[in-house]
Amino acid sequence: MVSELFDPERWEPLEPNDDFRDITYHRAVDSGTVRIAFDRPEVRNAFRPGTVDELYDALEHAKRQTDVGCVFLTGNGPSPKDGGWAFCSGGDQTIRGEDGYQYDGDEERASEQGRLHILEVQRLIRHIPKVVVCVVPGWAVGGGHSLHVVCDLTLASEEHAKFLQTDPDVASYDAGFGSAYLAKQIGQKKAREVFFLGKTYDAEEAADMGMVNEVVPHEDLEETALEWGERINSKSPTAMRMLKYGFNMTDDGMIGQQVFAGEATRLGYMTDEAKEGRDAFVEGREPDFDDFPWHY
Ligand SMILES: CC(C)(COP(=O)(O)OP(=O)(O)OC[C@H]1O[C@@H](n2cnc3c(N)ncnc32)[C@H](O)[C@@H]1OP(=O)(O)O)[C@@H](O)C(=O)NCCC(=O)NCCSC(=O)CCC(=O)c1ccccc1C(=O)O
Repeated sequence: MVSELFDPERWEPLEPNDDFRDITYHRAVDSGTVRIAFDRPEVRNAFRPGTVDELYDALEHAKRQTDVGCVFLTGNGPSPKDGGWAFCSGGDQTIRGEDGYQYDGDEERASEQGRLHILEVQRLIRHIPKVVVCVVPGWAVGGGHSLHVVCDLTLASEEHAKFLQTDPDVASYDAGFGSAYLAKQIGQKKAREVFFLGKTYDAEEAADMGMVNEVVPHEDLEETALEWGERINSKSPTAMRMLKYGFNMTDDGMIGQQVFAGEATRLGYMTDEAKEGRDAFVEGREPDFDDFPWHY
């Protein structure tokens, strides 16, 4: 069983699945949606460096699927030890070293330096030209909370989703998207409360704060997520991509502008005007742009 909420009839495993130890990766059989799930429920889906590598690989694979418009990020469960549910409880504190999180149980990589590359995953979620939905079946804590913040949308289990920032309890600090971008979502005072007081919020409270889009009964969580996926996939891929990058741009500085501008260039390349520029160069002649209007 992948997860108690996972309907095997609705999903098929994707090829890189075979190499994954800490996550599962599936594609919906009837829509352009993929499901990436933390699969360490016995430790509330805490991530270790290998988990982060796998997450990055799955997201990178998803990015290249041109018939996929929606990515779910979720956590499998419940825990076989105590029945607890989690999306993700952040970095695995048992393997945290002085310079980051250490590879464990992997002889080949044991000598590598500690890693903090969950931030690379955050950037990939931010820039992937698809809608990323965080599907929260339980705890979203520490770096797991930050991941939900950076996703485009969050859907939460009414009974089990809980949101908590423990970063300062374990002397960690996501001073980027996890905190500063959270403040853009829920306001400065509330974001500071999340980090400085470290209270636990249930799904309804998180929705009232503006960091969760919708709360649904636990048993309906993945079915509702699939409905969202279908809705998202029915829309114009270009419009959705440009909107995501437009939403990002004001907060992402020159990188945000670069990503948006790259897509504008792609649209430009698709015009006859751009083809004339290219063809003139290839044919060794002056370009003739006379027939192309100066639009206003
Ligand atoms: C998540 C809890 C609130 C759940 O509480 P509860 O339901 O009572 O369950 P427990 O009995 O506590 O836990 C069950 C079981 O899981 C183990 N476990 C839970 N979380 C972790 C974890 N993070 N690491 C390792 N193990 C974990 C727990 O020990 C139990 O094991 P048993 O053997 O059964 O006893 C609660 O568990 C909790 O508070 N967990 C810790 C949350 C936490 O502090 N996470 C780390 C925050 S720091 C972080 O995530 C850094 C991330 C990062 O890489 C980063 C770096 C640089 C910039 C930004 C970031 C970023 O934040 O992204």
